Amino acid sequence: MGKYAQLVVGPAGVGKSTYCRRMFDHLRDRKRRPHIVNLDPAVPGDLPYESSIDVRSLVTVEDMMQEYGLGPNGALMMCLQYLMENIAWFEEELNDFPDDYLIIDCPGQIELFTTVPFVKGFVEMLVRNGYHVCTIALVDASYIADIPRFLSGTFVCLASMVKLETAHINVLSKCDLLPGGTSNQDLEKILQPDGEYLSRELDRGMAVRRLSKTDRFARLNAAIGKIIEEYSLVRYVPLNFEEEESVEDLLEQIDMTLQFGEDEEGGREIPDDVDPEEDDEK
Ligand SMILES: Nc1nc2c(ncn2[C@@H]2O[C@H](COP(=O)(O)OP(=O)(O)OP(=O)(O)O)[C@@H](O)[C@H]2O)c(=O)[nH]1
Ligand SMILES: [Mg+2]
Repeated sequence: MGKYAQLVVGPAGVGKSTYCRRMFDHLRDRKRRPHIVNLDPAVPGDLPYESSIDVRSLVTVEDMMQEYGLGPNGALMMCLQYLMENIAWFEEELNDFPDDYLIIDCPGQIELFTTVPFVKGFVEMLVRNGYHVCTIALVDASYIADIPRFLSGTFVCLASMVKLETAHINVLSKCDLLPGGTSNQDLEKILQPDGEYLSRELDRGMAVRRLSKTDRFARLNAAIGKIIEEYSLVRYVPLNFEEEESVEDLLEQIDMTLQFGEDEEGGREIPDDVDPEEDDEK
């Protein structure tokens, strides 16, 4: 049987938890058996979805802050280290879902991919347990009005691509909030980043310095644009939850990336006469 996991990452507030909930509903509608995993020990109160595994049952940021007198960021790192030391707990929880589809809601801190090897270790555990893993890296569509901000989101995607080495899809989230006047041409420059456009916008953001072509910042901006474009490092799939077709297009790409259904005959969708709710209770 195939096991599949979407690992949902991205900066704070980009829409990760909303994505998990909406993708869960969409997969359910497609008669699949998704489960949401909350991997963020810092969430206060209720989650915006029903989780099948919640890391807060093992440890919370509040516990660590109280026990070690740490601030919230240090406590988060400590929690994740604790989870890795007790990964058997997670593997045991996974046993309840032997052949299902996980949607994993990650914390938003970039340090998870850069300074601590937590997410990488977590992905290795999933692979060891037979999961096909696809990282879904979200960048907020509102960033495109501010190119330096968009590029910082792009570099977060790049960091997770390089560090995690899983199959990977970058998603431009919250496209329903794009201003009405956004043309396809404007959007295209972002979805398949146009290096010249990016470096020009970076120069413009620094106009106060009156950049000449030889200025070292102008050369740096040109180099950044060129690297992103020439190496085709980062491309985005637009996502608008208000449009069914947009969610379906993304799911198709995820299915292809995860090679969904190729491990067993006929894929893994639930037959029409089975109610997924009832089926889960068995
Ligand atoms: N219009 C619109 N709003 C969205 C969408 N996705 C998320 N939001 C809103 O953006 C805010 C943040 O969304 P979350 O899903 O909590 O973001 P997150 O990445 O999980 O945030 P953290 O867990 O704090 O890092 C909430 O107010 C959501 O309602 C979307 O597709 N469209
Ligand atoms: Mg969240």
